[in-house]
Amino acid sequence: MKIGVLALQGAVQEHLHLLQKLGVEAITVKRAEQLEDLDGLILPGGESTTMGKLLKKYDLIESLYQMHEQGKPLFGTCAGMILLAKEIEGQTESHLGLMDVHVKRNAFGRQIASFEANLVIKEVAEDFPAVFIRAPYIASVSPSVDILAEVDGKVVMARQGPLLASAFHPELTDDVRVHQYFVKMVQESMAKPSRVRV
Ligand SMILES: NC(=O)CC[C@H](N)C(=O)O
Repeated sequence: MKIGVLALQGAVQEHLHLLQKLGVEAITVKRAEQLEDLDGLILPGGESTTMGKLLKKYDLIESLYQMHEQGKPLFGTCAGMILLAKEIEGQTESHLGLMDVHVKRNAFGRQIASFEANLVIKEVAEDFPAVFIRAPYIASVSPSVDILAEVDGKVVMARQGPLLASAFHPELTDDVRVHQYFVKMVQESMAKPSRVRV
């Protein structure tokens, strides 16, 4: 199994570190050709507008759609979640527009721009130490999206088939459980006979 971390901008090394801690081969990815032999990809936090522009500049969008069509799991954290979303509040265009969620950027207000919360995450943890940094939240989801975690009634983690999204930064702690959940999604997708292999 090989998982990539999109390394255009943002919190990349910490994701690699946690994946390696789980014994997974993990590489940084900048070019479209590198996506081909991956089994899954993490889109890290950073600044979604900048990352969206870089996705276009480096011609990564088509290859990311291809990964998705092949059923390979994608995990967006924070800005990465914004990249995956179909709708972004106040913006007419989405970036990848793959996941049926409507997100709101910088949604927790100025005073609590950054905070930590202990989260109950469905199927993952009762007490996950989640770090939020100028975080978005998911304002609404379509019925095919499974809500995994909430803070003050706001959705902060969700899954839709092979797409996983968190508003927080699970890579900024030593806790591997969220990454372990994603690795399990990748394992399951690899075991599926329907998966198109190239
Ligand atoms: N930590 C983050 O990834 C912040 C996301 C950033 N506020 C954005 O809207 O793109």
